[in-house]
Amino acid sequence: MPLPTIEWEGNIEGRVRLIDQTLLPAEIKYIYCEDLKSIWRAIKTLMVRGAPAIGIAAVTGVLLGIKDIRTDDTEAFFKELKNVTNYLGSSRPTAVNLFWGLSRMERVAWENRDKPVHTIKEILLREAINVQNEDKSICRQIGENGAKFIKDGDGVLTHCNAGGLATADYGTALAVMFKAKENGKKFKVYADETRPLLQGARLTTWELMHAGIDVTLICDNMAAHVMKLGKIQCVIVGADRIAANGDAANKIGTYGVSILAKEHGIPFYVAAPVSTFDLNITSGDEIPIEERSSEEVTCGFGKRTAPEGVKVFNPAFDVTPAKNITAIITEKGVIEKPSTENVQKILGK
Ligand SMILES: CSC[C@H]1O[C@H](OP(=O)(O)O)[C@H](O)[C@@H]1O
Repeated sequence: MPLPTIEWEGNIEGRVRLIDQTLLPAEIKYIYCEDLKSIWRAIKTLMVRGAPAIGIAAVTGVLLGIKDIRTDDTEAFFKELKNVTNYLGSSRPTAVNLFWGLSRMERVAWENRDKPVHTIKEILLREAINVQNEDKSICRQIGENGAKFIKDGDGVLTHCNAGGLATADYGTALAVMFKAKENGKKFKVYADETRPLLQGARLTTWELMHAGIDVTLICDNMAAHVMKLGKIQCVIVGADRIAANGDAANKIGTYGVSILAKEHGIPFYVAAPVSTFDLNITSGDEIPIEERSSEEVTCGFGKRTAPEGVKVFNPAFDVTPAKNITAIITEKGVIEKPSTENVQKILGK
């Protein structure tokens, strides 16, 4: 049974329990966030990370924020709620699931604005738990819909971590692999280490080894050679925000992998829930790309690997154009040859 990545614990006065992913793979440690600042920091520092998991951090973060709203005045409550969602929304800009979760809580609260504040709080508690539970079934459905793309004997390359640690518990890209294994498929996974924060080396290999799936760690700059050696038959990655035309933002380096896959005639799949689509933007050009600290590159995990004061550019994501994506695997179905029209065909249902 996969470990729960992040979940609400208790009643409306409860707290968030989450695995501190910055300590993996050396240590599995659950930490508790009991106030807004601590969940904001957990998102910012990638203690909790991955678009769907950030969506759960958003909805449970709202619960932490409203715990301290001690008014029975509805107008004052909604003013405070807006402050809570604005604050949580300032943690990281790219994964749309953060904003999707915050909007969902605001919508549900507003739909119940005629009720007493204490009732609205209870309704929001149930909504946050719904989001957690929905994610578990959505990820399993993604696995069901995507498992057919992994054939017996395949080499599968993945980038970053789109596993259970990036969701409530089961993953998106890795859900496809978990399901293919469950269906008896024999395949090998090649995991890019994924600099600078090494989600692939630290998290993906850890998850796949625990699941008994054959995984080989490679440096990011080895992907082309591994493909040229004929070891890869498909690429499966996650996503953080997908535009209406199918352009997909994912961890930095994904765009390059898509170009390599195209060059070698290898199918490139994105696995993501519908909540990762941002239909308010027409193309990937509009996706905000998070830039992170230079220390992540020059002092990764405490070891200085570049001169003090060197200039650093550290974008945490890039955008893969829809034309490089063979299909997007969602819980509602598979979007072959992603385009505005084909996205709408699946999401419009
Ligand atoms: C299933 S979404 C996982 C997605 O999120 C990761 O980014 P980060 O580790 O910075 O949160 C990466 O882009 C993964 O593909």
